[in-house]
Amino acid sequence: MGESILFCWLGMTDLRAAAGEPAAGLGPVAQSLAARSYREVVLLNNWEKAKAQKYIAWVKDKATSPITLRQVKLSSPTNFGEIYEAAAAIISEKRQEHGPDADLVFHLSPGTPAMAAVWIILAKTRFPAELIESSKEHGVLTASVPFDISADFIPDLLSKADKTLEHLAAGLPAAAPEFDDIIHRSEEMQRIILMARRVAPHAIPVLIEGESGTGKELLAHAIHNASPRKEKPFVAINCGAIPAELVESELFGHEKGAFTGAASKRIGYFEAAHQGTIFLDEIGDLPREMQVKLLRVLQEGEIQSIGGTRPRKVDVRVVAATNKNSIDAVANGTFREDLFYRLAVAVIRLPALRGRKGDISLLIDSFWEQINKESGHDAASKHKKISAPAKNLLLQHPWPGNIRELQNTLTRAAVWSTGKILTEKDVQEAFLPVSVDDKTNEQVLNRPLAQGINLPEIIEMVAVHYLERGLAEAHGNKTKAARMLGMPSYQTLTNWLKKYGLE
Ligand SMILES: Nc1ncnc2c1ncn2[C@@H]1O[C@H](COP(=O)(O)OP(=O)(O)OP(=O)(O)O)[C@@H](O)[C@H]1O
Repeated sequence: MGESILFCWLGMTDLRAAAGEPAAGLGPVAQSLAARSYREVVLLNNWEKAKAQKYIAWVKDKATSPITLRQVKLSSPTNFGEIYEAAAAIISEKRQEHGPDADLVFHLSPGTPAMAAVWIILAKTRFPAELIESSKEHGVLTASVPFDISADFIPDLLSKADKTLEHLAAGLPAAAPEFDDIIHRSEEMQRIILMARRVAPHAIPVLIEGESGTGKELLAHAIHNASPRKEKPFVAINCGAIPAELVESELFGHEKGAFTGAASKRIGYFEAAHQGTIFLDEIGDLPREMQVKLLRVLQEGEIQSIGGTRPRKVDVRVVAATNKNSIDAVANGTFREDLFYRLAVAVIRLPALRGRKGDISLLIDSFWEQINKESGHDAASKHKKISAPAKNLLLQHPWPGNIRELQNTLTRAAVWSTGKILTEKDVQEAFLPVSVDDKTNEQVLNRPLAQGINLPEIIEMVAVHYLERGLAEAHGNKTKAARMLGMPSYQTLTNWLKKYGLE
């Protein structure tokens, strides 16, 4: 008897072979059983049970290996989520039964292409296995699949050893607990955290660029915690949220009676952050005259409060952040070039969540675990799981609001869902309706006509936006994307893509 365990789906050609159709030959399953013997053959079946039993009766005398039939209920034989869940559960069970060292073999030929794709994913990630394929012409062969699969599917532990090596190679200590709160797995984020760890101990200014909700403040805080200033204050200010007339007094303080309403002396944020770190979020929104004053602080290490007679020395490390491209702001004159170069001694660009391969999955799991932990006392919500289709929906979402939006969506879903499992529908309901915010509304519908508008340009903007989203959400499947976008066929979609230069 062979040593390995073979897993395969029962396919249409196998049933036709059992029905005696000459064109089907033996069918892929029987062909592989005739070629080799296995410790066990696990046959996954999504057909009616009677059909499968008839097949077993037929194949029994062609095989020397014991066959176990596993009935699986799929809503469709192409539903990746369900196929993945069913196959992974059965493999885990069999590994427990035979021990973790049992050799696994997955048969790619029987069943739908989705089933074959899932075998490849499983073999390349959670359950390393030999992949085989069979054909009438070439018999049974080991399939060579020479690529690795995106980190999205790779379990947490897989890259741990590499990380330790990377840290050693970079001359860094193996652990950096200050950065532990930054949940990540993607290579982009690993690189960014290495950069942040390198700049953290030095008092140099750091400029963090990234869309809203990408974790700029979290990173700034970690840089502070990993610096020698960690015992001193970390003061975070959103420059865009302070009314222009108050910025100076908020940042640098004022003396008693310096202006109407200044009933008492007030120290500014810079003084409050003395010997620590100040985080200036939305730095691009700082009024021009304040930019000059900030430049002076950076050059001379001194602040002058409103109404104060003498400048005061402050020792503050500045970490600034912007969600706009600061080079553009410098080029169009809204941001002083000299200040930019003072702030941008080290520049860290945080990618949008949709560009971080692997992070979304990890963030979902981690936020979900946190939400479950905090969700009161009833055991049902503490152990609530996310179904595979619900997780897929979350993974496909474009997350325009980045990590903050992901966090909020999961919290809403947890509050509204009533069952033991978070379903696709729960997630759908937790997505906020795509709101056309006032700014977008203004850009699209309420542009002033007095100076003239460019209607084709506006239509192009809307078309490109939805075409890109449609394709992304349909994973490049044009028929599906066309349906989502209300087009009669994929050819129509192709014409639109060509028209807007997206083909
Ligand atoms: N990698 C991450 N791991 C865990 N939580 C994260 C991560 N990145 C961001 N968060 C969380 O997401 C939320 C938004 O992050 P943060 O406030 O740092 O973003 P930001 O880029 O500064 O946003 P804004 O520009 O709107 O101020 C916070 O609750 C933060 O704790």
